[in-house]
Amino acid sequence: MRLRFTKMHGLGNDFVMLDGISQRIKLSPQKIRRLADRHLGVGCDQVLLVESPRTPDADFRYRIFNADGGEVENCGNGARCFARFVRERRLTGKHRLLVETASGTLELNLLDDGRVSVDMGAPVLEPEQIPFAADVRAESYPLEVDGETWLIGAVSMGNPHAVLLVDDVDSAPVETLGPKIEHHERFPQRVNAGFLQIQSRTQARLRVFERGVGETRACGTGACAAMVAARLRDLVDDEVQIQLPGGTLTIHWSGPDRPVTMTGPATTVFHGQIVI
Ligand SMILES: N[C@@H](CCC[C@H](N)C(=O)O)C(=O)O
Repeated sequence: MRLRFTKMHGLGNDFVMLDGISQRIKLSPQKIRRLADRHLGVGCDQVLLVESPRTPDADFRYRIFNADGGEVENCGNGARCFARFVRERRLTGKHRLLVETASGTLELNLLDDGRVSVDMGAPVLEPEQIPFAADVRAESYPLEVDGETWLIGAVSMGNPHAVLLVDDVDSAPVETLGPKIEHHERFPQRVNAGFLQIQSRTQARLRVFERGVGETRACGTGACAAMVAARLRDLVDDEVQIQLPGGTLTIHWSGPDRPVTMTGPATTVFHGQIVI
């Protein structure tokens, strides 16, 4: 199968974007791993496949796959790249898009300054819906890892996130603790692990060990989940600049049942073809 693709990134979280409308694409976990392989394929954290919508209300549908080949529910940086991709490939002329994803319909807006703003929907906090094993819903939960107890926030932005507060993200044990949290038995579908340093009520720093990938330069849903975990504990205001290793996202959330809005850039790197 010969595939045309576009390589993109959102703050260094990189994607192989596939137009599944003008080409017939049959993906398997093995093919996704090959596309994502930085030595044997194109190389990316996630593969995003654009398709036609199933309902007349939406403009498009897309599917997201992690580098390990698994399909996931949501991806914030991918959503912004998607908006730029469909405009640049002339699949649409619209600035406001409705797109179906595995976790529901998202609204995206291409701003005049080139950034993309995404209504990521309301966060899910009920443990069984995250899913996370806990008897009752709480703002934070003790999580035992190798005999040590860490305090985490548990949030779903369509996909599951654990958020830990740390004093300094630079020295946080992202590489060692991240995989243990990702595979923790209390998260039956595994989890993305965010390490959050609050700098002020409007500024924070974040590193994310992503499920199915490892640490990435940025995670959009991770930034939204971090905002929610911090806001629930009244540590930040309604709008926060979250600085990730790859750059900064603006996240807005005014409280439970309200949608989270994420605004940031999306960048095209190159176009290519691959035989897989
Ligand atoms: N990079 C993403 C999240 C991608 C999915 C995640 N690894 C998961 O398994 O849920 C983002 O920008 O949100």
